[in-house]
Amino acid sequence: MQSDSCDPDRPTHPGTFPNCEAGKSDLKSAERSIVFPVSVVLPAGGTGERTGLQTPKQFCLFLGRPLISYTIQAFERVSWIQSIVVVVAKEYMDLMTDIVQQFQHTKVRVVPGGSTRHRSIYNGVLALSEEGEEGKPATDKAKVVIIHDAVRPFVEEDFLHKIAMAAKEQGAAGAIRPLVSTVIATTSEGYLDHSLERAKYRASEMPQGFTYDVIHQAYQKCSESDFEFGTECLHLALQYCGTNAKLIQGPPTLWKVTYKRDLAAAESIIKDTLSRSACVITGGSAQAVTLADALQKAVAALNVELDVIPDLTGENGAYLLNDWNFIQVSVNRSCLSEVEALLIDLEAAKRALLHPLVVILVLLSGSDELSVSGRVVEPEAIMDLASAAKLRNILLYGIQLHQSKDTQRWERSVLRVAEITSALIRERSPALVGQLLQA
Ligand SMILES: Nc1ccn([C@@H]2O[C@H](COP(=O)(O)OP(=O)(O)OP(=O)(O)O)[C@@H](O)[C@H]2O)c(=O)n1
Ligand SMILES: O=P(O)(O)OC[C@@H](O)[C@@H](O)[C@@H](O)CO
Repeated sequence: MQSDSCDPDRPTHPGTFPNCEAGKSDLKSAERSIVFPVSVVLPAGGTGERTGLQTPKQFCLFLGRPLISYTIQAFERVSWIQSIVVVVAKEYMDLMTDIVQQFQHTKVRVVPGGSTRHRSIYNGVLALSEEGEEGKPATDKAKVVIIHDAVRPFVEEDFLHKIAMAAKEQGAAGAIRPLVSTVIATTSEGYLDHSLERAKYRASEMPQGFTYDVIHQAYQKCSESDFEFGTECLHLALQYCGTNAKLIQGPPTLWKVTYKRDLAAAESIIKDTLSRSACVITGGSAQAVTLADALQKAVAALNVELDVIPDLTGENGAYLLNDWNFIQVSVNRSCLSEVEALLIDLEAAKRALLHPLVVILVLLSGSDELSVSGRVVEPEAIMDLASAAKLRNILLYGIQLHQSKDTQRWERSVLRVAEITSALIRERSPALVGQLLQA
């Protein structure tokens, strides 16, 4: 696993942007240069047969949230995208509406799909037409339409910007990736007819972008056979509008969830991107700072970024707003008041709306005799607090350790805390919620 989050091939979580200077995009210039209305059509009307599951893959849950909500979030966070049309099968319209409401998606409209992907996309494009966006002044009508399979959740703003700009200039633009396997043609008897020179071909991916007029006209002119058997919007633009799409190589993160294994891969990527950062709240205690410093060294090898803060006042309040997890260190105190205050702040910031948030209470007893009694706080109290927090999608775990005077023992304890916290943050296991683990 690459450890460098600056690695362009390392997928980012939908809705966040790589936090690395080297690869950091100049978002300001991106926002500045998009001066035309851009809308999105997310075809999500399929049944996902190739996963072998009853539930269409776009509605499969990842950390309690449907895959399509991650894709919508990836587009919603892009300020220059004005509207998103999600196209779902008629029987899933109510479910999709519920998802939009539950996860407070704002720019989304839901329309019924068709029997094929092209028919669904066309329904989405029509929903953007003048009659579809009633009440909007002509200048607000989409000038560029981005089409993106709803089951490709890992799409980044920078690449969307490239596709939108190229579509505005060329009329059409599409993402491509190098072929991994060679393409061959077979005879009707199932033998090799010929193979294509792989270097001359690319895989067509998503997102794709079109000026509204091009994609609308292409679908108005295309044939029933295109609607029934076609798989490529870029082809329709060329065939029916004479518009030759600009092809732009995209990152590997543009892959489409197609088979069951892809669901496992998507879940792993989502968990990985939600588990990269935590902040340790020390309450200003010197012992807690000692533990936090030791933790920072220990978790670095586990690919977790750890910030250490005394509390969440002033500028530190910003930690409540992003994808941070929390380690609250409580020293020699049996009260849970600090973590209760943290839970209230997190609920007020609606931080756990889109994915479960991890809060780990580390109970540090400063003396061996205290640990002999074995209890800094009643485990039942933590379980009660954790049960209430879980209802708000916040996963509260407890770890107890004491600051042994024996250096080796202390170092072993710190390493165990680092390993436990990394595992809890990454796996977010409901089974361990409210448990008081021993380090
Ligand atoms: N009638 C259809 C068929 C597909 N799609 C959407 O087009 C995207 C890419 O299609 P694909 O991966 O083939 O999805 P499914 O058709 O659901 O998959 P399968 O072929 O395995 O059934 C998906 O978001 C899918 O929901 C759609 O909107 N309407
Ligand atoms: O729906 P399917 O799984 O057949 O494939 C969809 C892909 O063909 C399509 O998303 C890209 O090739 C770009 O057109």
